Amino acid sequence: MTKVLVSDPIDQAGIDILSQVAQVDVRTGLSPEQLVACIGEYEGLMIRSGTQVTADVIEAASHLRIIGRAGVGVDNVDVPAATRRGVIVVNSPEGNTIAAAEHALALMLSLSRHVPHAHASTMAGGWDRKTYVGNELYKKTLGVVGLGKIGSHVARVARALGMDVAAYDPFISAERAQMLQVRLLPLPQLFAEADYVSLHLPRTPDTENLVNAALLATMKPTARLVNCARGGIIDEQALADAVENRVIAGAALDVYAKEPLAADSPLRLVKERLILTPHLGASTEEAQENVAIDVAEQIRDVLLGLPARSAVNIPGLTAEVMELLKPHLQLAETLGLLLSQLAGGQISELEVRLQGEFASHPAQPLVVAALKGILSAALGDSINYVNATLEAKERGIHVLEVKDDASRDFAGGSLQLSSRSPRGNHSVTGAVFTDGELRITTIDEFPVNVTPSRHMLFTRHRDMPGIIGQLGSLLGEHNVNIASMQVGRRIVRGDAVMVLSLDDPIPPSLLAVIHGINGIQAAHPVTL
Ligand SMILES: NC(=O)c1ccc[n+]([C@@H]2O[C@H](COP(=O)([O-])OP(=O)(O)OC[C@H]3O[C@@H](n4cnc5c(N)ncnc54)[C@H](O)[C@@H]3O)[C@@H](O)[C@H]2O)c1
Ligand SMILES: O=C(O)[C@H](O)COP(=O)(O)O
Repeated sequence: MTKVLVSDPIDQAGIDILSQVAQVDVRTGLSPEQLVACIGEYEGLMIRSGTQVTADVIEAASHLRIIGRAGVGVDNVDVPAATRRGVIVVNSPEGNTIAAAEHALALMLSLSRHVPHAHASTMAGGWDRKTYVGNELYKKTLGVVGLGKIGSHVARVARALGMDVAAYDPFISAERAQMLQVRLLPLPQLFAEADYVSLHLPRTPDTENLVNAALLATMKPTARLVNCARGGIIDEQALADAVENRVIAGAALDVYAKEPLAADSPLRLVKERLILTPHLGASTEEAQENVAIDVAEQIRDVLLGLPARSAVNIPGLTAEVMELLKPHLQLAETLGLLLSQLAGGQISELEVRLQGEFASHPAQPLVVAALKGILSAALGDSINYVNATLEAKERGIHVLEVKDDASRDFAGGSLQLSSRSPRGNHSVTGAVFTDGELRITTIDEFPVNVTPSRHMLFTRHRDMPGIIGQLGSLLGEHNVNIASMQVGRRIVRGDAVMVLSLDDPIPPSLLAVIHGINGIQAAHPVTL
């Protein structure tokens, strides 16, 4: 039976969904060695931020088809290693947005009113109404770094609290910022002007230690900093010093460069004006139920052979696109499979031409499907939508995408794949008819009208009497049944192609005899 490992605490709603299709083993707290030792048994793995899915784990995961991250960040997964192995990685991009945004706001309010420290002092028997005088958020400036899903929600609530909101996000349009009533500022200006700075950007090589001693020194002494995004974006020693020495008025962190936070972290030595929570941003009942359902549904679907809606390593291929373009993707894959067999391998260049109506579709998914088809002749089941692009790149296949919306060959448009290889150039074109049926419409520029079938034979020959008869008789003698036959030619008695759909595969010995027929220039048996 299909087995799924759940290696971090996941809401029961997710476990129930996985149990519909698999045996679910919940084994939290596994050491890296224990995970490597057991992962080979599983086709699915469901995690949160606690499990490190390293290249070693993926190497040992001989049956793994999907890794589901019940949350947003996949920085604890070696995604390139998963992609190389064709393992799909999915997450829940929106399930915990509100929870994380509300945690950032909770920390901002707690910092402003010294809630944790006042509480600790009161619990210890004190009644200190002087030390814990705070500040209002009203009319203060909030600087949001990263105006994505969480940053936008923080900005919206902050506006409702009467704050002036500015943001730094190099990938956000001025229109989007305007819609959120947010001023876009360069990073140095944002840090210099803000009374509060809240970080909502990913950790990347570009953002590591973005908030360092130099940047902290440009902040107002009354300013406060919140990080509910990712550890490593702030230099923790520099922050501890800045709070301790009152370079800034305070800070609150939910995430750390290394988690769990080390017992001897300099942050633990700062006793006032610093609030630390143990990565609780997504820890609400609502968010945990959302992400568990979202990700468990995707694992279930992938194990059932259906597409996932939030795959992080199949760019542009969402469940919606898959559904919308299903026959088109099937056509691209079929043409790819056909082309690779006509070309005989070693394709160095592939041109994917979307013609007429086809040009209105996104090209990337069709390119991926075509590459999957091309490579599956050589790599079989190990090639899929996840690793097709990478495998093609590693094999030196250079891909060109062309959109030609002026082409008017078929009402629904057509897709043409052309290849270059040491054995010559080939091209195939196909279309999706209104009934959803696929048609091959040209082979090496010769017009044909053929429905793809499992076993086929393509020939290049001289258009002259007797060839079709000889070929028909030969196939009959070898008990290969012809389902349909078509000839395509451009001029009478010139070069021509023949396409035969067969009920049986062509035995290799017969192929040599076919090559010997006078007038046959090439014969390619094809299996689709
Ligand atoms: N604390 C938690 O428990 C918790 C929960 C959920 C998400 N997160 C983290 O919060 C962060 C934001 O999540 P999201 O869902 O809003 O992601 P998102 O992708 O919707 O938004 C991230 C934004 O950051 C921007 N960005 C990227 N590089 C930037 C840079 N160098 N400078 C400024 N902006 C930059 C992007 O353009 C994007 O708009 C992520 O790091 C995520 O992992 C933490
Ligand atoms: O990226 C996320 O979704 C958050 O950091 C939440 O992490 P968690 O699932 O381990 O709480």
